[in-house]
Amino acid sequence: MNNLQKIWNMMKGYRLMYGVAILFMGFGAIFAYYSPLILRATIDSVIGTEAFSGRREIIWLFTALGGREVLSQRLWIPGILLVSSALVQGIFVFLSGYLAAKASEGSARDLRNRLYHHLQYLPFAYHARSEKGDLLQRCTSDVDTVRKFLALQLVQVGNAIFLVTVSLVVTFQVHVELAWVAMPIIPLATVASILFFGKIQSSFRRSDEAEAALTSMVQEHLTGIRVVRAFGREGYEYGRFRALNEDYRRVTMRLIQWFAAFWASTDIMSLTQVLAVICVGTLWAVQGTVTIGTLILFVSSVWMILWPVRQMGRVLVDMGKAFVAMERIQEILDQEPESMNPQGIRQKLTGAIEFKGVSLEYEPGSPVLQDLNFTIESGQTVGILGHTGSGKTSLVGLIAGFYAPTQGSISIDGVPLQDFDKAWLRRQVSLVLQEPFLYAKTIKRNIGVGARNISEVEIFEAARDASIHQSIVDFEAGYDTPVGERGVTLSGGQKQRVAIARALVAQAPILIFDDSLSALDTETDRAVQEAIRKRASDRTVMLISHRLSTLMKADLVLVMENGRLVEQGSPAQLLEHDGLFSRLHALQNQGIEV
Ligand SMILES: Nc1ncnc2c1ncn2[C@@H]1O[C@H](COP(=O)(O)OP(=O)(O)OP(=O)(O)O)[C@@H](O)[C@H]1O
Repeated sequence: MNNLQKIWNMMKGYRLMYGVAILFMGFGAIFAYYSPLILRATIDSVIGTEAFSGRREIIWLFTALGGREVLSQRLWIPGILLVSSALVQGIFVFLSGYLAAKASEGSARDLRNRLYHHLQYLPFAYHARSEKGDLLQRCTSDVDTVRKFLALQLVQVGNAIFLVTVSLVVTFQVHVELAWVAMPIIPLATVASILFFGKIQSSFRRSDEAEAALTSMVQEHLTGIRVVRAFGREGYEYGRFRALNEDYRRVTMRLIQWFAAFWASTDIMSLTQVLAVICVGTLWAVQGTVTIGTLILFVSSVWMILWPVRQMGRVLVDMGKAFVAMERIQEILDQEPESMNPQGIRQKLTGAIEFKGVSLEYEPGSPVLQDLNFTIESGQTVGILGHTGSGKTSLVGLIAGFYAPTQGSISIDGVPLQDFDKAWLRRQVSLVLQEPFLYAKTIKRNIGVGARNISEVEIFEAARDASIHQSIVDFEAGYDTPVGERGVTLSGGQKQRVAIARALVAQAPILIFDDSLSALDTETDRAVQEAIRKRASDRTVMLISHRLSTLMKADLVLVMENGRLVEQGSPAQLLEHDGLFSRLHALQNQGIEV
């Protein structure tokens, strides 16, 4: 699909409106020419003594209005004609601009909707490897570049084509020789524009990439500001920013230099053209082969086409920018969305999970999980223990269907995971992430976000079970307190407890806590676990944890090492072996925190 086709697709639903906008631009161009034609007829044939000549409609109009005898006595009539043609031209230009803006705004809104919808359904793997700042730029400023091109520039192409066509028709009809003198600017400026456009395309892309790199860096820096400050990395980060900023300046400066050269050279070209018409036209006027009215018509004509033809360069440059932006947008739209299997199974689950020979590779050839085999019965509490990077998060991510295993099979209640309706499956798994994410909404809405038709009482109870109720009611606005940038700043442990309450409220048969209790102090941890056990007695609970007290209460403990399941069994069984679990037990019994 070429770029114009992509833009054409984007304009679905607005093409007719846009076509009418270009048509009105054409009418505007035609009426733009009536003013110099009326002026020429007035100077040569009303004030002067030449016979009416040139466009038939002008001859007809002047004759119908009484011809030379009448009009020379009433010069205000050609005056009104002049003003009227300028007025009609203005109305067409206004309508054209209005319709083009309406069509482009509508197309841009639809494109943004489509992009956002598409992004929501792209696989986790895509989101994990893409830079957020870059995605943000594609969804906002790239869409805006295309919008501006449609609203302001593309209609200019129509304007230039209509103006040049009308000017060729009119000038060649009025004076062929002078028309040959006046017109070289059209091919010259067009060729200069095309060469320039070809040259500038790659510079625009580099400038966009440099801007995206800068945005990504600022976003990353602001997100991780605590780490930056804690490790005294301000100087290093500032250095990185300066380097990227300098790169952006350098690339943009090169672009500006190209622009300056283009405008300057086409300026010289244009003025030379006007000078040629004035010199040759004046000479021929002195010799009597060109009338004063014709000379005025030609000079106005050159001025009239100069601007749109020179603008062609700008239009083509903006077209280059819009094409680059459209390509970057299309790169997102071309990504295959995750298959959600909406026709898949939606059965009530009890939470029995089975892994058979499961392996996972994020990057081909680098296994993160290898040959995992285990069975979890419904209602069991499962502890997962393992060194950092051993694959615990990856394992629970597989259960929520974030990634598909590279080998082996996973089933819940005997149904292979891939046979479920994926959206439905995810609602059966409540996951509390290691780093909980809260929306910039009220605490109440944050807790109720995963549940449908939830009552306030249920939200309060879940918050009580997550040991956060008291802290919430202590806030001035209680549960209606907004969190995030414009609300209160919650501590890490408070955030986690809100996320735990959210998971508890969701009533899913499988509850997964990815190291999310470890930020709580031992006492709160114990209280929360007690509440979970009480609430979730019939649910399967998976707890990634390094706390022995948590693991000791599990029915089953899975011990991971380098992506492999090296031990599994009840805590009592594991204590009989000399493995990671019993070593942890020994260390924590000696009071050493691991
Ligand atoms: N989206 C991803 N793409 C590529 N590699 C990944 C991705 N997520 C995790 N990994 C890699 O997979 C390995 C296992 O990571 P995982 O987060 O599952 O371990 P973990 O045991 O949960 O670690 P931790 O206890 O530190 O949270 C790591 O080497 C990590 O770099």
